[in-house]
Order: sequence, then structure tokens, then C-alpha cells
Amino acid sequence: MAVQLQRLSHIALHVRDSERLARDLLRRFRFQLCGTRVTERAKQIALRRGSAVFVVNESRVGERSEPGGLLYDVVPAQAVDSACNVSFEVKDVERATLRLHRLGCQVVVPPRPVEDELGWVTYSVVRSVVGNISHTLIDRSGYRGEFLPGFVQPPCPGDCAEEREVSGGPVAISHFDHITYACPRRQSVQIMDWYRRCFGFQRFLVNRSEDLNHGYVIEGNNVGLRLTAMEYWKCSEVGMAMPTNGQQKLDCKFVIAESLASQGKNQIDTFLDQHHGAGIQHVGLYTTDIVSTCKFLTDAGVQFFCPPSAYYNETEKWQEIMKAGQDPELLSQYGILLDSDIDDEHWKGEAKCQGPANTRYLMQTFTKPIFSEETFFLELIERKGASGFGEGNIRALWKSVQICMDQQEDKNL
Ligand SMILES: O=C(O)C(=O)Cc1ccc(O)cc1
Repeated sequence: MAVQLQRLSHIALHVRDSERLARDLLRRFRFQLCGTRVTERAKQIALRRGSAVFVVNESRVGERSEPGGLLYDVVPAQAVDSACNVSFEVKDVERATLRLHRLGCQVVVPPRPVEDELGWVTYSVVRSVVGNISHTLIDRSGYRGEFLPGFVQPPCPGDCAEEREVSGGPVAISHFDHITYACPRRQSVQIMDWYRRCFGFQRFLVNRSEDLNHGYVIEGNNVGLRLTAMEYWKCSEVGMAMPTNGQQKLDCKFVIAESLASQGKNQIDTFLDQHHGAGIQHVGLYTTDIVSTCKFLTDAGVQFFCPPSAYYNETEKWQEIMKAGQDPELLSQYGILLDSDIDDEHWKGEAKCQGPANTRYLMQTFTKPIFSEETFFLELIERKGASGFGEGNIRALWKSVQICMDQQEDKNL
């Protein structure tokens, strides 16, 4: 039987310069410091926005997880900066780890306790089948502190002068919406199967036109992408308020992206090349107000991909944005993409189409890679009833990346 997860705890990023990245997340992305841990051999900085927590890890390559080394994580083999750990809270770490071991998972850190004056936790680390990704399992039911034992809380969390300055403003990021893996061709099925067996993840259809056997395939005009998505349903527990079917969804979805052989240079293959293998390509941060969040982050120096101007100039797209009740000028100012999820009948303007109230759509914008390689980036996403991903937005993103790569190549000539 698969392991039961309680919730997503955090995503760990392993980098060569933790202070620079933590500064970016604080000052540019408006995250708040929630704890730091510094030893002779490791630096760890935890940052939070809503329930989205990043832990920025720095340690000497090759150091294992042992006294003075990293806590709650292992050091990836490659020296390249990477988002490579997704941590889950579970109820019973020993049982969960044993179960995963029996299912054939590699356990890299067996269950171990950590405590400080605010309580205790138990954690273990297992390897995923995807590239350098590992999963930490944590039971923090015995801990009262802001983050995890070993991390020193800032003197006045969320209330220091600098903290107030950097965390204020309308940056309405509430949680991780999704985590997207980039993987080599023809591996999606095997990855999906591993997450189903180990964690009970279930297939989630990205788009109404998706084929159950082949995933959501977007092909043509320089795009060749296969997406397969999965989500986790947590079984109900006695005494917990749950929907009547007794299951509750983990907020975060997992998306597996692979490129198709027929297409040329692209975002996935560039990632695999520069990251030296499969891994987390991007994380979607959910916002309840993408325009103001994007404005704030842009003013703070975050660089976003700009869709080609033709995107907003197309009459159909313009009308689609207007029908959703959004302002095309404003969206184009910030490079925000919009995709509606409505059936054709509806879209043809038949009687059923009543404007914004009937339109399910989502808006997205993508940052440029936040490491020095063309690898990991962040996304802002605001959903208005649409739960999947839109083809139009993905095509526009790929085109923007392509334009950027071409400009870079021209500069290098
Ligand atoms: O749209 C999203 O956020 C996705 O996660 C889909 C996706 C996957 C891979 C890409 O290179 C671009 C888009």
C-alpha cells in the first residue's frame, strides 16, 4: 500500500550561493525569513510566503547528511544549482520509510530524530525515480517552533523593520500550485507509475483534449511537449472536517513534462542539458491577484518572459481576454498570459455564453531562470475556475523562450 501524506512541507533548493538566492527571494519575491541554520559545513535558510516554503541549502559538494552537514536533505551529486527536494509531512516516519523501502525505494537517510527547546521531529529522506530529486518525510506533530528544529528563528519573525519593508504590499502568493518536472523522452509513464505505487498519486487530466494513454500532447509550430499530471488525494481521518466523499486534495499538483522527438531545440532539452539530467523545472506559485503581484515583483527587479507582441494583437486572444473580464492592455503590460477553458459551443458566442461569470480561465506569467543556468524558474498563476493548463499559454511561453535564446545566440556571435 502507498504511503499516506499529510501535506507538502517545503521545497529545498540546493545552490552554491545561498545568501544571494535568499536575498532575491526576500527582496524581489517578497518571501519572509522563517529560520536559518549555519554550521561550519552548511548554510540553510527557510523562507515563507503563505504556505509556500522554500529552504535554500548550501553545503560542500559530497558532504553527506551528518552532524554539521545538511539537515532534512541530502547533497545532490551534481554541483549545478538545483531545486531538488520536495518534503512532505507524514504521521509516522518509521512506518512510511519502511513501506517505501519495501516498495523498492532507496532510503538515503533512515528515520532520525532532531530536537531543540521547542520540541522534536522525526525525518527520513528517500530518492525519487526522477533525476536528482529526493523526498524528505517529516513528522512535526511534536514541534511548536516556526519551522523545524535546528533552524534559528529571526528575532521578530515578520515584524522586523527590514522584514516589514520587504514583505509588505500586495504580493498575494498563498501556496505552491504545482511542481513541474522535466524528464527525458518516454519516461513519463514510469515516473507516474512510481508516484502512484509509492505515494498513491492519481492521474489528473491537464486539458479536456488530453488522451488518457498519451498525456496532453502539444505539437507543431516549434512546440513539441507531452504533459502528464498527477495529484494526491488524502483519505479522511476521524474527526477531521472533510468533503462527503471522505477525501481531501493536496493543494499542489505534480506535472511531468517531456519533449517530443520531432521538434528542435526547446525548453525541456535545454533544462536536461544544463541541469545534467531530469529534475524540477519550475514551481507555480498561486496568487489571488496576478496583476498586482506581477507589478510588485517587476518593480522589485524580477524578470519575466515577455510573450511575443502578436499574442495580444490577435483578435481572438483579445476577445478571449475581454470575455474573461480582464484588461488586455494591462495583461500585455506585464506579460500575463490568459487561457480559457470553455467548450467550443460556448466559445462560439451561443446563448450559453454569458460573459465572465460563465468563463473558466487561468492567468500565468513565467520568470526568467533564477539560477545562472537556463534551468529552474518560477511561475505566478491565478486560477479562475480552470484547474488544468492551457495550450495557448504554453505555446506563448515556448515562443518567448525561443526568442530569448535566439537573441542570446546573436549577442554571442
Ligand atoms: O503551464 C505550466 O505551468 C506547466 O507546468 C506546463 C509546462 C510544462 C513545461 C514547460 O516547459 C512549459 C509549461
